[in-house]
Formats: sequence, C-alpha cells, structure tokens
Amino acid sequence: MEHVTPIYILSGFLGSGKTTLLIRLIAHWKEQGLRPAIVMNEIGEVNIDGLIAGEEVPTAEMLSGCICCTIRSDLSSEIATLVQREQPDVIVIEATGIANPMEILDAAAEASLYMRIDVKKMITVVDAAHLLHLNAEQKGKTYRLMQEQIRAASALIMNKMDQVSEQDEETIRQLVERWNPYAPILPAVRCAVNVEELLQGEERAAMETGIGGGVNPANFDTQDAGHDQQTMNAHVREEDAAHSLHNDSSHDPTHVHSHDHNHAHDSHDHVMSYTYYFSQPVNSVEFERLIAELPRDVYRAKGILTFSDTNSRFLFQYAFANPIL
Ligand SMILES: Nc1nc2c(ncn2[C@@H]2O[C@H](COP(=O)(O)OP(=O)(O)OP(=O)(O)O)[C@@H](O)[C@H]2O)c(=O)[nH]1
Repeated sequence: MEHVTPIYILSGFLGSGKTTLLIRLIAHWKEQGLRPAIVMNEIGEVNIDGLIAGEEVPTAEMLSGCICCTIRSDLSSEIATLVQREQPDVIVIEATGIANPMEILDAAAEASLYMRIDVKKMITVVDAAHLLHLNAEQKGKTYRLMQEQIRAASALIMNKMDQVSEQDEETIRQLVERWNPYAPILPAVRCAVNVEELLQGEERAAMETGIGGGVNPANFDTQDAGHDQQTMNAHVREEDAAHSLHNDSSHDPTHVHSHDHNHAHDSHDHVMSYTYYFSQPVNSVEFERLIAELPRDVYRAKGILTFSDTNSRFLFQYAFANPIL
C-alpha cells in the first residue's frame, strides 16, 4: 500500500518554545530510526533557526510570510516537493507564532486532497508566563490569537513553567482547560515532555474533522540559516515599531528592512516584522542596553551577531521580556 505521510503541526505564539519542541521531536524520531522532514515558516526574512535540527534533516524554508495567509498557497507545493524528493517518514510543520491555526489546518486540508498525507495533530505550545500576563487584562489581539491557538490544539504543552509559581500553574491550567477541554495538557520546562505521550492518542477520523487526523476544531470559535550575515528579526506591535526600533539612530543599523504584513487576517494584522542586517560588529554593552530597553510590545527578537568587543558569534534570543544572550 502507498505510504501515507503523517504530519504534525506546531502552533503557539512567538517565542513560546515551538523550535525547542521541534528539536525534541526530531531527536525522538531519529532515535526510532525514522526519517523526519521539516517545513519551517518564519515571518522574518532570515531563518535564524534553520540549521538547528541538523543539515541531514530535509527542511523546506518558507520565509517572509505566514503560511496561514500570504504564502499559504506555497504550503502544498513545499509538502509535495518534500514527499517526492525526500520520502520522509514524518513531516513536522513549524508555523509562525502569529499564524491563525484554523487557516493552517485549512491549507493542510487542501494539500491532503491531492497528496497521501495525514494531519495527525496540531500541538500548541503555550508560554505560561506570557498567557498569565495577558490574562490579567483579558483583551487584545495577542490574547485572542493565543486563545485560538489553544482552542484548535489536539495536544497542549504548557511551557516555561519555570517562570510561574505553583499557584499560577493551577490558574493557567484551569484557563487552558476551559478554552479546550479536549486536548491533553502537558506542563513543561523547555518542552521536556514525554514525546510518546505527546504523540499518542486516538486520532479522529478524517471525515469527522474534514481535514485528516487528530486536529481538534471542536471547541473552536470561528470568529544555510543566515550564518554568513549578522541579522536580527524582531516582531513588534505595529504602533510601537517606529519608536522602539526603526527610529533608534543611536544603534543605527546600516541597512534596515521593514516588512509590513498587509494581512487580511484580523488575528495577526497587529504584528509586524523587521529584519536588520548589521554591516559591522556591534558593541555588546550597547546592544544589551538596547535589548534591556525594548518595550514589552516587542514580542520576539532573535539573531546572529558578532560583537566588536569579543571575538565569537552569538545566537541571540529575546522572547516576552526575557532576553537570553
Ligand atoms: N525560561 C525558559 N525559556 C524557554 C523555555 N522554553 C524555551 N525557552 C527559550 O525561549 C526562547 C524561544 O524559544 P523557541 O523554541 O525559539 O520559541 P519559538 O516558539 O520557536 O519562537 P518563534 O519561532 O520565534 O516564534 C529560546 O531562547 C528558548 O531557549 C522554558 O520552558 N523556560
């Protein structure tokens, strides 16, 4: 019988831990002697995480757009190319952190109409601390998008539990369970979950969901990775972008590209992405100061940098007011 390629979709807001989970999944499948492949989608111009899974893992990079809208039509052809050229045992799709989950499921559904693929699960990674913070106000587009990502999940990882208290853990669990009573919730630090447990489970019939396996719309409310460059992608709330980064002449990157997403989707038209290319090494102290002063509306930044005062290169990460240099 012809091989049906299982597909897992990783969803979750910017910086929640999707790539961290991806690495664990790839390691798990490799241990089992399987050949995984990746579709990696970034709204930035450069895939900073590109080689993280290792060069031997076939990877389709979909950059400068979101698979739920602007480059949605490319998803089918990327999957088709991977399946034909690499014949992987399993494909994992890492969506952008701003992707609308139901739109990705729709795109995958389209692909499954003319390919032997089976969407097994949508796994949503939740940044527990970030959700707790947004839940205090219970409003805003980011809050609603996180809610949608949680509702559409067939499995949930409540990640970054090292950043919340025991009491808050219970609050978040109750909130997440209320939004999605169907998906198992696995609390974790750095997505360290039992992968067997995460991937197991009775899959829903394709006809029931209309799109393949265990994805769960039941509770859904329908409303070579740039290493030769020094780059930094940052995702900013639109109204704050101008003063937080673009006009920051004291750090004056010689080339600044701003990428404004004219998305039709209300779910993430509040987020825009910038890619900076530094033409020369930057001072580490000044850079740290810049990062420390970023407003909370800068959700996510990452990049590869050479500092003028040290000799080595740095992979720099910043997620929800949590710089990791
Ligand atoms: N403290 C803490 N940091 C974490 C945890 N999980 C991941 N991180 C860090 O958070 C940052 C973002 O993690 P990623 O796995 O890159 O998140 P992502 O969802 O892939 O990010 P985007 O693709 O940019 O949306 C990285 O620096 C991780 O090392 C966790 O449980 N606790």
